[in-house]
Amino acid sequence: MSILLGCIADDFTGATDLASFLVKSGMRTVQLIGVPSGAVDLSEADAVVIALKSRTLPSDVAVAQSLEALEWLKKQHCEQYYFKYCSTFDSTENGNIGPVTDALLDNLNEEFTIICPSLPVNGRTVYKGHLFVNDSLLNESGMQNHPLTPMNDANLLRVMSSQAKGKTGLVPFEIVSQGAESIKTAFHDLSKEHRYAVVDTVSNDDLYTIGKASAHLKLLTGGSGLSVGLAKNFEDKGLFKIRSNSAELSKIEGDAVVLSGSCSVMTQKQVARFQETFQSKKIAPLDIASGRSTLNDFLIWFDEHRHSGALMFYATDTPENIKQVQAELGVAQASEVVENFMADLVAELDKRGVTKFIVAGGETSGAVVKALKPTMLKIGASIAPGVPLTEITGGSPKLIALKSGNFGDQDFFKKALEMML
Ligand SMILES: Nc1ncnc2c1ncn2[C@@H]1O[C@H](COP(=O)(O)OP(=O)(O)OP(=O)(O)O)[C@@H](O)[C@H]1O
Ligand SMILES: O=C(O)[C@@H](O)C(=O)CO
Repeated sequence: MSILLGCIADDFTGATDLASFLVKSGMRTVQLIGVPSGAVDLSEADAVVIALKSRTLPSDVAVAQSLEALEWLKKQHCEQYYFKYCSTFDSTENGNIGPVTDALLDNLNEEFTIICPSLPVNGRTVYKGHLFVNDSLLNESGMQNHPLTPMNDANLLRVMSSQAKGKTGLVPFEIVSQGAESIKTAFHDLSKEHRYAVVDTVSNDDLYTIGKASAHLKLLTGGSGLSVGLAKNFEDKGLFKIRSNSAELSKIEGDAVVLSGSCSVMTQKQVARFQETFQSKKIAPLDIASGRSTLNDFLIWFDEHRHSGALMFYATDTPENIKQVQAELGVAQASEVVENFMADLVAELDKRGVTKFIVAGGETSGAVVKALKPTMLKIGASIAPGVPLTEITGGSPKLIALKSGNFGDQDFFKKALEMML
């Protein structure tokens, strides 16, 4: 039997976010780290999510990786395909969401898709084509200060038009509120002259209505939110292989660490809250780049403190400090220094028997996952909306939580630790 939904996610936290919502919706979901080289048992899976780390890559590289993932998914005969990007539409100045969407459409011989980043449960909504984060427009939400993908325009029609080759239209809230048939008609009308439709979405219910209206589209694009509507379509048709809501994860002994490379507004609060109770060590990019601070210093600190409880390593900093670091090292180099250091540190912590990793930030998660080299993640219970507890299976088992920058509340790290006990 074929796979119902074949997904390509442009970063690792985004992939677990999507997998978490699919699993919660009752779909057995396999999350793969990159395109697998060997055989994968999908006999019980309804959905597959391939996690890429393509969000900040140049368009041609992101397109090539996404097409490779699509080709693999096509071999599994998926009913629908999903391109998952960030609910805050994170893209660089030469954003690749448009080019990747175009390439996926072309490859599938399709001419129309929708743009639906909304995730109302986490405060992301779209109204009149403008993306909001809670009560603020995207470009006033803190996302304008993102180290790699600063978002300076909340108008998704304009952002998409600047990236993609076709025309972008809008299905406004007035139509969305009329129900699935009206939305479907709007898609049909728009598709005569447009290649993509941004769809206003202000509530969780809208995701189901939009999902229903999109059941006939081969390719969908968006955040994790829309997936609940797509899952419902399959469930209503009785297509799930085995209904289940989350996998039981193993109980695993061993130390826990928090690794935070996200500089989002929420992560800054989470880091500060964690520091009230637990010990932490800062990763200062300029000190690492100059050699003033070495991996060995961090390992000595870890060995000295590991018996005091969970520990945190963080590069998280304020927008002002990050700008200063980027001015000295360059934007790409600053991130590379932090990410490479995190990866090296994690590889050593793994050797020292750390078995529980709580990671904040999509790019940072990519670096950590690269060091731990899993091929597949088992998706467990949700710690916060869009952040499941996961287990790296095969080899020596580990628990890992990959948190998107702005997800979770202030106590997220503590909650994740408690769920790992
Ligand atoms: N002090 C710092 N100076 C410069 N760059 C930093 C610093 N701390 C972290 N970074 C870099 O900022 C980037 C943060 O991106 P990351 O994707 O990890 O977080 P995020 O964007 O908040 O999360 P998400 O993508 O899940 O929303 C990383 O590349 C990280 O290496
Ligand atoms: O959609 C989101 O906000 C997240 O899954 C994400 O992609 C953050 O990197």
